[in-house]
Amino acid sequence: MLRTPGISATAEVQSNQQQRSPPVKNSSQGFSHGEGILLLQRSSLHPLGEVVSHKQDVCVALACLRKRPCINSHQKKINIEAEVQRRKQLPQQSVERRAIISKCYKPKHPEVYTLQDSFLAPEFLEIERFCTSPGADLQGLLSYLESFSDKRIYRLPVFTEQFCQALLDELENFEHSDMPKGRPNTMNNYGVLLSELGMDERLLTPLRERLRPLTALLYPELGGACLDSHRAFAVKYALHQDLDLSSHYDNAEVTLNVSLGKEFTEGNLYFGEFNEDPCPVPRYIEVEHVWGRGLLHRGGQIHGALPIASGERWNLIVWMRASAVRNRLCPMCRRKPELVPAEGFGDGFTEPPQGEEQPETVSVCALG
Ligand SMILES: O=C(O)CCC(=O)C(=O)O
Ligand SMILES: [Fe+2]
Repeated sequence: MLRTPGISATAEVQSNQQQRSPPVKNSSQGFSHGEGILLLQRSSLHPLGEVVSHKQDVCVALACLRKRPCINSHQKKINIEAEVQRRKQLPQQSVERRAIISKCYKPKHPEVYTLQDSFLAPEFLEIERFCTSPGADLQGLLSYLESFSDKRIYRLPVFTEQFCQALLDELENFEHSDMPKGRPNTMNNYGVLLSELGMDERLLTPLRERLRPLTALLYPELGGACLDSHRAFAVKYALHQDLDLSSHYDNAEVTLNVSLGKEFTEGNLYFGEFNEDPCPVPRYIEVEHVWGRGLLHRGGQIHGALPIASGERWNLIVWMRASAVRNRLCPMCRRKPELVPAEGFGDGFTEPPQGEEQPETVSVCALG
């Protein structure tokens, strides 16, 4: 991890160091990744170079799970029906945990639950000012950001070190409490679901809204101007706990990934191709974590995390969704979503009101 502020040379070095294969093989062999999609085998690239349809080489969209039993890298059959059932129960379990936490958990740092300008790096505020000024354009914005190759992955200062420390301390306090805990996904056993902690309304929704002028310029075709919900969580890696994260893409139009600390070595992120761009020979780049800085990338950019070698790594992940985009095509099952009602933001879909009487409902795609 880099601790020193200031633009590092990493971006340029890395952009010239694209690799044809992922940097190293991950140790984790989980098979699903929350609502994201885990790529089970890189060998699932078609011999002619086309990426095999996602329904064939990935295992998250429920309908796809049912249709195509997958074999993991140990060649064991995955119990798909059990996974489908597990997923169906997740929303209700989350609602129950949230109710208990809001009643019984006493925050150690109540102030971190409400976004304040003082949490944000001065450079972030400057970028925000630029993006909300008349005549702001992509070219101008890019001059404030570090860009990684041509993959539309950008790094920018987001939080102050002081805020990162207070947030981490809060997350650890929660972790040490006897509150019920949901985990971000089946490959991450030590992270924290921030909606359950009550951080959505006053911390993460305002953060997403303040990022919108940036994402509008960076990712217009993905609904960057209308990101209207999110799923946010913290991930934690430590020796004897989770070390790395397998290759996957996120159930998000745009993802923000901020390094919160602590001290660690290795554990870089790696990025391959965008899942909609068939590519004969995928190229990977590695990106280092920099304390307090965030990466913005397309949710569909295939990525993973290399194992840490020492210490403890925590990152804040915000999967940001644009209902206007995903209502048309579910990014997980790649079809028109079949919606079922859900709590909170659900999976970021919305249904148009069908009459004056009917309130807008937030929905999840029954297929994904
Ligand atoms: O380990 C990280 O920082 C990346 C996590 C990630 O990609 C995810 O949870 O979707
Ligand atoms: Fe991810």
